Amino acid sequence: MQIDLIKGHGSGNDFLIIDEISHDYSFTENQRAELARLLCNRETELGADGILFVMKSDLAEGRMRVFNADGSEASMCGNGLRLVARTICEKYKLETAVIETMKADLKVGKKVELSPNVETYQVEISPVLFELEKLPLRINKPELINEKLPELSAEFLFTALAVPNPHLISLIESDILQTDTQKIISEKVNGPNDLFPDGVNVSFVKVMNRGNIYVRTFERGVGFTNACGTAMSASSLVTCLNGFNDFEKIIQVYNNGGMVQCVVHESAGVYTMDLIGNATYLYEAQVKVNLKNGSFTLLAKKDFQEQPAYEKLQEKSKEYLTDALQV
Ligand SMILES: N[C@H](CCC[C@H](N)C(=O)O)C(=O)O
Repeated sequence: MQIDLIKGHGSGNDFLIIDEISHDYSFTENQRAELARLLCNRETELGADGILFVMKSDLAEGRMRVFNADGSEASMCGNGLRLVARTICEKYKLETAVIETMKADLKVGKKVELSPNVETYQVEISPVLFELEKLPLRINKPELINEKLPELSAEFLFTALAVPNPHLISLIESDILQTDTQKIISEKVNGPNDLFPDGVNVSFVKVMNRGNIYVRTFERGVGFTNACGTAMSASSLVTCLNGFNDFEKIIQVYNNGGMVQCVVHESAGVYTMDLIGNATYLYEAQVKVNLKNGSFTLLAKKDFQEQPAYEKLQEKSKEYLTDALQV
């Protein structure tokens, strides 16, 4: 099968965008997973953290399905949703839209550029759920907010929440980031384990100062990524709950891919987040895929020339990070 795609990224979390609205592709469920495993493989000419399938919706201007690089489907993807928001807004010449996702129809919109010539979008992150069966996390408690998980660590406090994909978050000091603690814990809960039968995205968060945090995430179905949008949003909420940040105020969230902004809203005990960040296109490509023998040929590839502008934003973010984290 021949597939046209765009490779893009949100804060360095990169995806292959397959637009099923403009093309009459008809993928089976198995083919979607196989395409993710094949095309996201970083030993090929493509490679990515996942695939975003952009589809028609009966409920909204468009629909996003997200598949991790290991072929597993996730209910949500914050960085990916910004890329889908751009795809839909540009397709229908809209400033705002609603995108159907597995568990919610989410508001998206084009925003003032974070940095010159950096396409910037805002996406809604919702619902936010603390009930442990929503992750699921199999322990004998209804919630886990700033508590120990002795099976994972004798010292760290964790918060578990679904936004709605599952996240396990710990606020840590910088020196922990220099150790392989996060890797060990993440591989444990994303392999065969009794705590998280479906796996979980694991984030270590450093509060740099009020209004500025750093988040590093080991993503379920991928591994360490430059950034994870839902994780950065969930982490922002956790820092607000701990009094390190303010609800309704912009939080600068730094990560290994650059920086995004997050605003945490609370109304009558219900939380939602707005995630604002780049939606950068890297190149468009055409591939000829043979799923029977698990191979593909790159037929064409053309750069969008947007990355240099993004790298200026990334450079600014790195300066701040280096200073704040002493990394
Ligand atoms: N790995 C995640 C899906 C992608 C989320 C991430 N890339 C984001 O930007 O939110 C999961 O399995 O729940």
